[in-house]
Amino acid sequence: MLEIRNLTVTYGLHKALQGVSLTAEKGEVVVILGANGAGKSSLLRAIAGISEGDVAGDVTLAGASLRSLGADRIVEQGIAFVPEGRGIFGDLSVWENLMLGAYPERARARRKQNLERVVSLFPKLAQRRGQTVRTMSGGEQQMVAIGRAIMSNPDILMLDEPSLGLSPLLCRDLFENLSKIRETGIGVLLVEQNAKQSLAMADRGYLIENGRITGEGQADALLSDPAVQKAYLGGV
Ligand SMILES: Nc1ncnc2c1ncn2[C@@H]1O[C@H](COP(=O)(O)OP(=O)(O)OP(=O)(O)O)[C@@H](O)[C@H]1O
Repeated sequence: MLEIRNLTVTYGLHKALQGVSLTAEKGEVVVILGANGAGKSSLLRAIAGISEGDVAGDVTLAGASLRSLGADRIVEQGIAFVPEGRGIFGDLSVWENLMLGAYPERARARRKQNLERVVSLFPKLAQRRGQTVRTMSGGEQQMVAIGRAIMSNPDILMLDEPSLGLSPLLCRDLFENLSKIRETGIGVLLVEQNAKQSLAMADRGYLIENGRITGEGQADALLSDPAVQKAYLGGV
């Protein structure tokens, strides 16, 4: 289990996150909802070890602290991160991107199994294996980014607004795929502005406002909560 306790991220005098606590388990999808600037990216970047701010609090995975580790060591412990903008190598081919994903020590012995997992999720990537990623559509690039993250053999896969810029149809595919990833035993922790579709497939959710957790619960309970509907689902 990934456990965040009392996490605070400060940029100069600005507290972007204040005392945030949450958990995510293998095999579940957890969505963090919040408006622009609520602190969602700051949270994921702090967990991934790439925060530009000062970070305080505890981050543990299966009881082992990740807090003082660098980004590479955090990947080795089993956390993969797909940042906003996807973090892929546009000048390299699909296959080269996937193989780079398998570089961590923990992933090397399982390269074949993880490649099978990626290809069964995204058959298109096998057909396009030699294509330069930069020449692909946004939805296809998103597949490469998620595929590359899966190649690192993660226990927890974190995604920062993966639906950003995708058409409604591609959003639907994306959330279906995240649901399938959960079935392979990986825990998925994502931040989203697309509350309706993400809650519809998630197991649990957290609400974040001005750097603080203001609500949490089972995804179906959040979906039917009038306050959540008003703030995040365009209801009254
Ligand atoms: N590197 C940084 N330096 C200074 N301030 C930052 C930095 N990154 C984020 N912030 C500030 O911290 C706050 C939270 O930003 P963050 O990007 O975490 O929010 P967010 O919920 O991910 O928003 P968005 O959906 O717009 O990405 C904002 O006020 C933002 O301006």
